[in-house]
Amino acid sequence: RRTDDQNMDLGLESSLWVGNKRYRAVLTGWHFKWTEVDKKNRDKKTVLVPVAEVAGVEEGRVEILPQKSVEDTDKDFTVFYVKRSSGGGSYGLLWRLGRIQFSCASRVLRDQWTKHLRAALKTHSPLRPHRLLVFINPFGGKKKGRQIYHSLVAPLFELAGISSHVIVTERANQARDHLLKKDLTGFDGVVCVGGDGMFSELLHGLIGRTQQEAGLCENDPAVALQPCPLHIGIIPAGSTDCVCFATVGVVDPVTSALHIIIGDSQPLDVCSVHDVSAQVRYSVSLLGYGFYGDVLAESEKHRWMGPLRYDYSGAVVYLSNRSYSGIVQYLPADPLLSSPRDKTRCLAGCSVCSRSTERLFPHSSDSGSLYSSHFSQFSTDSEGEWVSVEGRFRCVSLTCMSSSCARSPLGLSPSAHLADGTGDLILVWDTHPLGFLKFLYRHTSTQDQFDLPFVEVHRVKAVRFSVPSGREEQEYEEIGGFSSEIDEGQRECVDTVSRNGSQQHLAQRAMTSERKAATPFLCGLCCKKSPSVSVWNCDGEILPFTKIVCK
Ligand SMILES: Nc1ncnc2c1ncn2[C@@H]1O[C@H](COP(=O)(O)OP(=O)(O)OP(=O)(O)O)[C@@H](O)[C@H]1O
Ligand SMILES: CCCCCCCCCCCCC/C=C/[C@@H](O)[C@H](CO)NC(C)=O
Ligand SMILES: [Ca+2]
Repeated sequence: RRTDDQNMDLGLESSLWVGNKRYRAVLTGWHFKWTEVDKKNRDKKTVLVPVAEVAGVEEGRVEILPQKSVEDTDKDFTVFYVKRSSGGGSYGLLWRLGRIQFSCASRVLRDQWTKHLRAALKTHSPLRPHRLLVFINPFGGKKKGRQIYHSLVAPLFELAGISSHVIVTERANQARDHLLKKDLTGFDGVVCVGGDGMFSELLHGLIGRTQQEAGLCENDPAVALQPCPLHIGIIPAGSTDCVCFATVGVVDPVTSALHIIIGDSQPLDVCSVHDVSAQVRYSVSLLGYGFYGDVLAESEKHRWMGPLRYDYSGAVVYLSNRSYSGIVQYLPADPLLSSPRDKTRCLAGCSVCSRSTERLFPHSSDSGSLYSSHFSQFSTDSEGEWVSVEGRFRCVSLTCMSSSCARSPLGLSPSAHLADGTGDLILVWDTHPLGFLKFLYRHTSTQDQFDLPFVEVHRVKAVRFSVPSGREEQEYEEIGGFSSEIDEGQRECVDTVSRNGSQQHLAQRAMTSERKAATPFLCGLCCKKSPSVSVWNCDGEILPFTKIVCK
């Protein structure tokens, strides 16, 4: 890294005016600052902006939002920059476009300022994108994708000198197919304007394209995947926008556009989900069986409701009071590195993620071997012991990140890490309806949803799920009631663990006496027949199979 002193070639200092107030403005390469100077030459307030956070520099007195206007004066220039806002109860996370219009003593000085600022931007912000491929889903969320992009985002991209090729999708999977097949030369990144489903399309398209070009078969669980060269930007315009919320901290199109402009990036864990025969799927937020799968399946029938469909379907599915049999096997992550109950929060620059990256990718400069070293860990016997549990579950969820969103501000697993190579497996055993409601309700507050006797959370590197044999064929079964809250002592629990990833025996069932004793107060709903298998919710998409292997 070069220091400010070494960058004085990009530096500049002079008096500038804003209205009738005089400022001393200083550009030192890495920073641009301006200090108000009073009549006695005393310094007053200083504003300091890292050059990396300057969004654009324009000659004249320029406005961008809500509409572009230019007053072309030859001694003035306007600087646009990232301004952290305290609005929305998320101090520092909400970004706004700051703007300051300076007047210079002469046109020559004005030209010097614009030239130096632009040169500093080039030198100190090399990761900014110049050309982006933008996909807009016109039907995501409240169907405002087009409006959000054209009114809030496009003017910012234009200001930052980014040229965008915009595709408004006409069908599901168009964006994915485009990324898989079309020429992507010259693009520095791709952007989705939509929700988690659109992000998922881009993720599948880019991962698939990269493997195709490398001649690899991504559907083969044994294959070590190659990293993707392009980044994905998300302009939130969906219903849950969980990937945006969990990575940026807020769901706000302007904030996200500014992150894209300055070339910010955040690595993400991606979980591969293989069926025995079908195509691989990828998940970054929620891979959920049981409650979350049922909510998604129900909500697809009510898309017309927009984002409200999840609340409605959540209530319907909750009242249907279902639980499902399952066999879950998991490969625990190293408990010395982190834990899902350690109360940490993963933010940009997180030390757990940095240490994990260092450990997983020791030769990270060589990106070709980077993923090989990562994935090979799952095929070796030395990577620990698989644990297996079997029983009835309200839900089985695997989340690679916190999966926070507006409905659940701390998320499904508040201490999960964005890029540590692990996911959190949440097992919610069959329980009394009020117990399950308590679990769900705790997602909406700061109360610990894992501090319940029927809930387990494990930090894992891989998971296998299947339903006990015979269940796949059995379409309906009689609901035999439900267990009340159970604890370790109440479970018939035989835990045996064997090495080398082979099947262990662990029978873990809720006490049948408890199940019988529980009074089904939601009687009308409980007496209905219910399907014996649920579906998987993979980041908002339904998977067409129940037996999966995830890593
Ligand atoms: N033109 C289109 N017509 C129909 N479906 C589309 C179109 N473009 C994209 N899709 C599909 O719509 C699905 C949902 O879109 P999106 O994720 O943007 O919104 P959402 O479901 O409301 O939000 P969230 O995923 O955050 O809950 C995506 O899975 C995507 O494949
Ligand atoms: C009595 C109050 C009940 C409130 C229940 C709150 C539970 C909220 C948990 C939300 C988790 C969302 C995880 C995100 C999943 C996304 O991948 C997916 C696609 O957008 N969204 C959904 C809803 O499946
Ligand atoms: Ca993770």
